[in-house]
Amino acid sequence: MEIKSVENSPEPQILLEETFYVLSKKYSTFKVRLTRKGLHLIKDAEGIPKEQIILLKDIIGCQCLRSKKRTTNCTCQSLPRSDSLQVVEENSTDLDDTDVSAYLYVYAYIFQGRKGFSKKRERTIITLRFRSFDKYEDNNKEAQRWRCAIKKLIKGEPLNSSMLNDYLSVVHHKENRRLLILCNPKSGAGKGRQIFQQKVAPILNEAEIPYDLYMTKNSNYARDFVRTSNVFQWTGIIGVGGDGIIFEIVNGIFERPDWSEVLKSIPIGVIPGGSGNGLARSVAHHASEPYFPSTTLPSTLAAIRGYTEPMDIVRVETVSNILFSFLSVGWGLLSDIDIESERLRMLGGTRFTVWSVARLIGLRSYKGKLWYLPSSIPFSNTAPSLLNDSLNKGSTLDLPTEVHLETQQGRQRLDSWYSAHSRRSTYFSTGGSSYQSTTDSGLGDGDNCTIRNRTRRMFGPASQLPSLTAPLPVEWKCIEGRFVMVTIFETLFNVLIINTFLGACILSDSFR
Ligand SMILES: Nc1ncnc2c1ncn2[C@@H]1O[C@H](COP(=O)(O)OP(=O)(O)OP(=O)(O)O)[C@@H](O)[C@H]1O
Repeated sequence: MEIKSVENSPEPQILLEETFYVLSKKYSTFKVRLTRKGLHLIKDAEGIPKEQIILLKDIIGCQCLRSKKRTTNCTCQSLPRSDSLQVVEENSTDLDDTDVSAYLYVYAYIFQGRKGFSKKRERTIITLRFRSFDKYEDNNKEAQRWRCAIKKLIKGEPLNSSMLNDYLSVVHHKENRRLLILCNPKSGAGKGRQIFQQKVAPILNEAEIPYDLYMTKNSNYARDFVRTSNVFQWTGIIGVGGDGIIFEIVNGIFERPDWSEVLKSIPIGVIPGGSGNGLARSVAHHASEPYFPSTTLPSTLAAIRGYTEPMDIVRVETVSNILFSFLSVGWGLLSDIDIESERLRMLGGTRFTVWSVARLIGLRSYKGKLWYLPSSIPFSNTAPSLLNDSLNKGSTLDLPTEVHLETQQGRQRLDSWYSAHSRRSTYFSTGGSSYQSTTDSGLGDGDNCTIRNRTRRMFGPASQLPSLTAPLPVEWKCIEGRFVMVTIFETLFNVLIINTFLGACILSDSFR
């Protein structure tokens, strides 16, 4: 285990301090200190103290546990060896009555990797055994003081010595967060459920964050769930799946009259389980967290820590729909690849590569008109003057960040709009967490047809745009021709992740 050494850094205020013995080496001692910076491990190596620190920002949680009854009859070992130590929860029937110690397990995800090599986070557990008293209750009280202090520091809550000396507040310290998890079992290659079970739930348990888990049953399940539920009972909504599940959550929020309150008070998170995972990658990039090799780790840690950042969302209006989009809006080649490669879903992300090759071989172009307002012209200047009628047919847009595309010929294009997602696109239990079991339907074919077919009423910020058929101001430019694709990128925290979407460009016959 490599832990960042801070031998020469100035000492922050000590909140708690205790001396521990190393289980395997009886006479080797560690002084452990808790400060606002983290957990300091000070080893007394032949009179020369050597300090290492586990930074608070890398610690996700801690648990108080008891040792488990050993199955062997061997009584020769008075102390459990660290590698044989097995622990259980305090109320387990399997606990070892003869061991009055309380064990504090501190879970951290620390950056590892040598200089010059790509960094990755690795799980590190620090076990502190409290055994100064003869009774378990007294040892547990000590362990709980540390647990409570670490948890309060992680959450940035106020902490003072009277709080840590108040037995009841320490022992009954409870997590006040509760997450709503909406998991798409059909996302990507159909591994959403496994991803949650194997990679996300264990970390939520380590952090002791309760959650309510719902498996989506069909397309639009997450959207309708968010639209109709009392979402204020949760402190965050996490989508496990691809960009499609987040698209549903976002648009479900905009179907609520109280959308503004929801957006203000409930952050949305994404844990990648889909094919493209554009948003999860973008967020990891923005937070300088390594996305590979453990793709779910940065998002799970972010969900646990509850760090939030604002994200741009674009309102898109078509002839028959209003929707809210993030990352990008596209038309043509990329949309075709995204939608048509659904039949290769079992390949995961590779479906995009395979279908890209197929689509490039049989390259299509679509006749269309694209109006845009050059960025050099301020939006407000464009309102009064109107251009001649010949350019006005079909679309009207006032914001430079939005375009309206109108196809004149070819196949029906409405279903080619996409918004950074494919449009068809034994749980570990934390105390108090719940899991709603559901039956899965085939991808995209939900039993929710009535909801799918009804007109959705969208709320959200009022549009500053005139109706789609109203005339455009003269400053707006028009490109008319055959288009291979049009992709409009929306900035995410001012970061564009170009490789996710193969590049931001407009290709048309007239440019080639
Ligand atoms: N149980 C389900 N059965 C069928 N379809 C579902 C189910 N749950 C959700 N869906 C639909 O699956 C679509 C695709 O899901 P999602 O975006 O999570 O995965 P993906 O398409 O593999 O990933 P990405 O969008 O990142 O490429 C969603 O738009 C949603 O409507």
